Amino acid sequence: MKSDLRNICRFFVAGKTCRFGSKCRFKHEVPKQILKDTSHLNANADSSYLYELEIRFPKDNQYPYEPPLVAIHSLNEDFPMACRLHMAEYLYEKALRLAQTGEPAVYSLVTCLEDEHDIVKLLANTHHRFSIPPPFIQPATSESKKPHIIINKPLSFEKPSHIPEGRKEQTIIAEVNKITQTEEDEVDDLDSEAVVIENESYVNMKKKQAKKYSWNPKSFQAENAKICKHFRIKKASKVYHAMLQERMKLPVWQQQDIILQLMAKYQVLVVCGMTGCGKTTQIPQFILDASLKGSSSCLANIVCTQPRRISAISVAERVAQERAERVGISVGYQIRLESVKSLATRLLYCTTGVLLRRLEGDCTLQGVTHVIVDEVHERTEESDFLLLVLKNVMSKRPDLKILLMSATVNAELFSQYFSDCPIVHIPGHTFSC
Ligand SMILES: Nc1ncnc2c1ncn2[C@@H]1O[C@H](COP(=O)(O)OP(=O)(O)OP(=O)(O)O)[C@@H](O)[C@H]1O
Repeated sequence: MKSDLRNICRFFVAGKTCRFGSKCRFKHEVPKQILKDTSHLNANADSSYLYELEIRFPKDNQYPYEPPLVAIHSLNEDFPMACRLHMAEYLYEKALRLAQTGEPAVYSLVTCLEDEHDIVKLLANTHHRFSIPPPFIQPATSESKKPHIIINKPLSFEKPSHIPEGRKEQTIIAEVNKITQTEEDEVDDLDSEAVVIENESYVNMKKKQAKKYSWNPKSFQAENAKICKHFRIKKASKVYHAMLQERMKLPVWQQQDIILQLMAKYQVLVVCGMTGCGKTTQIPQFILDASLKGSSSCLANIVCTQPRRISAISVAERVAQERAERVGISVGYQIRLESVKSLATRLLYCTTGVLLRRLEGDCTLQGVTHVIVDEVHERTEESDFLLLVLKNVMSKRPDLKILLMSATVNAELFSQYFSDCPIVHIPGHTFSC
């Protein structure tokens, strides 16, 4: 191919006049284009379809004022995932636009697929941004190429030496403004659920959402200083100490240092352990407490997703109790149509859906330092989608830490999805007879 190209006149190819004309010692012809490998565009030999379009209407979908869900699937293994993503993205964008005017989308989406020019362009692109692994904050060492599996020794119930004993109870009760399911919150939540009204433009709706999640670093910092002060007071209380003794008996307690060290080093971490080992209640507190030891400007702001509304509420209540305070102060929860949180909330348990809705208006999760996805092994459509979105957020927010908590199944699968990030295994209790 190289020698062919060398014999062809480059002035002629560039469309310019060659001053040698017919006497030119190079050929005056357009070279044949190097054909791209488009084998993946061919349908299966058994004449089944190359791909299928699936349009779903989730429960409560306000079609035609809300777009349906769009998916492209194929039984053809040579049909790249990236092409399916490109097509689904393209069609969903169309559906979103049609929903703004309340136009039924199904027929139009099928028509879009018949537009050979656009579709062939999408199919020819075999790379998608979600197929590129996100960068880590620190370059991975040769050791971290394979999943980092840390298997720890069985637990012994020795009392850690760093817990101060015999400290006097202090009875200063700090009052932090608590906002419990205010009317404003209800209206806000209803807003984000609402159908797009014809005279409300999509741009305005996006602006409104962005305003709702706008983050004010100054008031955030001022609140941080208060939170640190209140925590010092709470830490000295008898109730806090009694709860701490219980917390220290949980298997996860022994892994506290390892988890914190790995979190500092890597952007994503998978923690897996048996049910009841203390993942949900303790790990977010490890992160929060570690940050409370430092400067108030570096206080953690954690969002921990739960697959169910009931678990978001009960875990938040339990954790608040362990911290000897009411729910809605430093620990809060948010589920659809109900939120118990305040300006002082730095550990928010919420449903996966609430975080996904927030990401619609706040795509970089401003002010959030850690996202913890709990019970990730349950593999719901929402939690899988959240991982995909988080992977995208990670590249825009390299300082955002992501922690996936899972039962022992599938831990490696999640590690692989996040470029072989480390896995911490929490051993269960050992019982001697
Ligand atoms: N609402 C609650 N009330 C009382 N105790 C609780 C509550 N939630 C958790 N606990 C206690 O905390 C311990 C740890 O629970 P946690 O939910 O953190 O474990 P886990 O490893 O996340 O388990 P799972 O995967 O089932 O959520 C439990 O064994 C239980 O003793």
